[in-house]
Amino acid sequence: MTLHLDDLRVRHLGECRYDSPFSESLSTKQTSPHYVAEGDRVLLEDTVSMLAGHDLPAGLVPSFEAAGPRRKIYFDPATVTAGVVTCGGLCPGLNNVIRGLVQELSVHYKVKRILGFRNGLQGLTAEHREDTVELTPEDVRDIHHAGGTILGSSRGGQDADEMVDTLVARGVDVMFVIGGDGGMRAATFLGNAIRARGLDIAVIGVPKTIDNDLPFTDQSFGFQSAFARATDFISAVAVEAAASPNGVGIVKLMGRHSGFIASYAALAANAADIVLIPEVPFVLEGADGLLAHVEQQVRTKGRVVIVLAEGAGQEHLGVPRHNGRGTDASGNVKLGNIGELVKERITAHLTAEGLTPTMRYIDPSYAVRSIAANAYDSVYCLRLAHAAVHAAMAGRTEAAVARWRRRFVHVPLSLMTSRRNQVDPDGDLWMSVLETTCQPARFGRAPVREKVRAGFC
Ligand SMILES: Nc1ncnc2c1ncn2[C@@H]1O[C@H](COP(=O)(O)OP(=O)(O)OP(=O)(O)O)[C@@H](O)[C@H]1O
Ligand SMILES: O=P(O)(O)OC[C@H]1O[C@](O)(CO)[C@@H](O)[C@@H]1O
Ligand SMILES: [Mg+2]
Repeated sequence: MTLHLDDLRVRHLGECRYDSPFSESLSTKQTSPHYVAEGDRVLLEDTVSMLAGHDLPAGLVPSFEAAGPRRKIYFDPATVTAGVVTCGGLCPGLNNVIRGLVQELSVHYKVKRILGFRNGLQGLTAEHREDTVELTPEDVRDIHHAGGTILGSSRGGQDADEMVDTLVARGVDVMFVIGGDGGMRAATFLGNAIRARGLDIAVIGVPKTIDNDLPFTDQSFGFQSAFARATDFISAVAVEAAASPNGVGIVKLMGRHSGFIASYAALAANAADIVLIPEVPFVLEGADGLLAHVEQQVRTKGRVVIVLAEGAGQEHLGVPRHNGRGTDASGNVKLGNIGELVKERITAHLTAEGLTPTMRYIDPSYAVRSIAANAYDSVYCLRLAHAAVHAAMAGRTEAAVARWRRRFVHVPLSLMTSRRNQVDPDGDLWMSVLETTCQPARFGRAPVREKVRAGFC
């Protein structure tokens, strides 16, 4: 995919005619290392060679619109009704984003009516559209101390036109969709349906996923909190494995298609001997397979610690072994349980070799994603929420707010779902994992998966 400047332009609902509550404080602001002025743009790429590769004048190289307050805004805040929904799996920081949206809308823009739709996009169906909660700064004052989402969430498909009917029926002018890849896809369809009807409703996405698998965002919110929590479980099995004869510690973490949590948690704990992720296939049997390496670790060190992502090694799971396949209500493929399979195979292998293991297996998946945001994510969520409100009030639509190369930017929704962010087996993150674990670059000659696209062209 080659991206051009026009691919990165965000849709505007129209001319901004109202003074923003921030217009005075913005009048003297200029771009600096710590601020991007409205009208300036943030480069898509950040190396000299990538920029030179375009062979274009600076103003035409691919870049994102900077997020942040504008001096003039599109909507008259006095007449605005805002809507908020959270969808998909839980993620630390959902409540922080809700709180940030409500505070910014109410306190600075003086928006009087903010509706929270309940239980994900289900809340936008005809059946549930009246079941909303009014959100005020007082209601959300303490919600950021808790994990989960006060609005509830769900999976499952909804008709875009029915959701637009709901927005019209409830008088919503600006709609905030907090969701993962599915949520961003749903927001895209919602935006398309709104545009097809010629309605004046802004749709702004706030990308959320503990898997960190969304593109065009440095890291998604909640990811840091999630992998920090996962670290505790790795440390626990490492202690257990070290204290037991032929100790084997296994921690299975979330990560359907992307092994970011497994990789970062393993690096943070610095106690894993092996990390298995979906992006790097592995072979179990043979002299250079996983089982032989596990055996060698147990023989030489007396223990081994393995961190694996749930999506790793799916090629080893036949149907219907370990849960089978099929899809969930949102169409996401249900994964087989690679953790159980690896546990069984290691137990059988070591026992056959006369090294009967002491197995310590933990699957802390929901314990990792249901926690409250840590301090870093709390700041990040708040700033994303502010950016989302500024974008919507300035009439941006069919866009997500994201942090890109440490700057907050507007990303067209269509781009947020155009590709999946994955660990690049040739990139420096995976190199750090290999350096830390000392595991071989590959276990056996597993078929090389389609190369992860690290660039944009
Ligand atoms: N292609 C699509 N078209 C319309 N709606 C979709 C589409 N994909 C997903 N959705 C809807 O978006 C919502 C969220 O999707 P999903 O359950 O996949 O979670 P998500 O937002 O991807 O979050 P995560 O995967 O991080 O938990 C669901 O209600 C789902 O029905
Ligand atoms: O059990 P649930 O709610 O379907 O969620 C599981 C999935 O959600 C995620 O946490 C993404 O939100 C994935 O890592 C995981 O596979
Ligand atoms: Mg998803």
